[in-house]
Amino acid sequence: MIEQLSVALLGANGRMGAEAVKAIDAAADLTLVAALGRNDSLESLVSSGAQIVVDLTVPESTEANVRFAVEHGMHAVVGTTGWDAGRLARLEELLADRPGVGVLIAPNFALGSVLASAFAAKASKYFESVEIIELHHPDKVDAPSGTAVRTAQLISAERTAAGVPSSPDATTTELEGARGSDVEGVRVHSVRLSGLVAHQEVLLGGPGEQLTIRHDSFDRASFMPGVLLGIRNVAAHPGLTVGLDGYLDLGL
Ligand SMILES: NC(=O)C1=CN([C@@H]2O[C@H](COP(=O)(O)OP(=O)(O)OC[C@H]3O[C@@H](n4cnc5c(N)ncnc54)[C@H](O)[C@@H]3O)[C@@H](O)[C@H]2O)C=CC1
Ligand SMILES: O=C(O)C1=N[C@H](C(=O)O)C[C@H](O)C1
Repeated sequence: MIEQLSVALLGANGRMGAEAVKAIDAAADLTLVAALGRNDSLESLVSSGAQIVVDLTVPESTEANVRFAVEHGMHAVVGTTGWDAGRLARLEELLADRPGVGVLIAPNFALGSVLASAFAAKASKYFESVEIIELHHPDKVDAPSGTAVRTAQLISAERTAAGVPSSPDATTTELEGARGSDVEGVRVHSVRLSGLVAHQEVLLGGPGEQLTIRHDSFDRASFMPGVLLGIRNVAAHPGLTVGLDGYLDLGL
């Protein structure tokens, strides 16, 4: 008899949610006890007996959803974007009162993407210049992507710790937006194009050379091994974990 984990899914009718329903249903150790859409009450999570709540909703809903889960002693695995520093700080404060509860905020569940961001961060201190191009489907509501923000933060931390100066840039006149957005000192450019799913390039430049670290999600199936890994591990990681790399042994 395989021990079962009871899982509730928020955003079950969305692009990611529909894929996650299939992945959870196909997992022998997971039971989907609730699948909620936009107009469903969070109260039904309590009666469902869910141990773990997976949030794949929209940036404006995710904080309240996760708060509800934590306040009711449920672990949360969160793929939704929009977790800025203020939201993370409020969540950490809440978790301090719930010592056994774990929350994973995963900007990207694709293992290749997590690796690409980690490799890019490690490489970034060896290059003068670094910029990020993220490319997504045109139905995406937020820009830049959560993955690009996270990658820029990892890069910025590595470069700051190594004392690497800002990327050189002589721009003095600029049509607004032409140089992308500045995320912790790293320029991020967002492309929205029909036919795409989720893609990112980190461009690293030095005298006479360029290294490009690119990851492509061609299908949302790419995110599912990471979603399942998050569900299976979140209870063993109490407190807040940002990034699926927190559950992996990247050895970097
Ligand atoms: N971490 C990762 O690997 C990935 C993260 N994402 C992120 O996940 C989120 C969802 O992406 P998509 O599925 O493409 O969006 P989507 O718009 O297709 O789906 C979101 C769904 O959530 C529903 N919803 C909104 N508020 C809700 C609430 N309070 N309770 C329950 N359902 C609610 C909407 O009605 C919609 O059906 C976005 O923030 C996206 O950036 C997307 C792909 C991968
Ligand atoms: O909206 C999407 O599609 C995606 N959102 C996440 C992000 O903003 O990084 C993850 C992935 O890029 C797909």
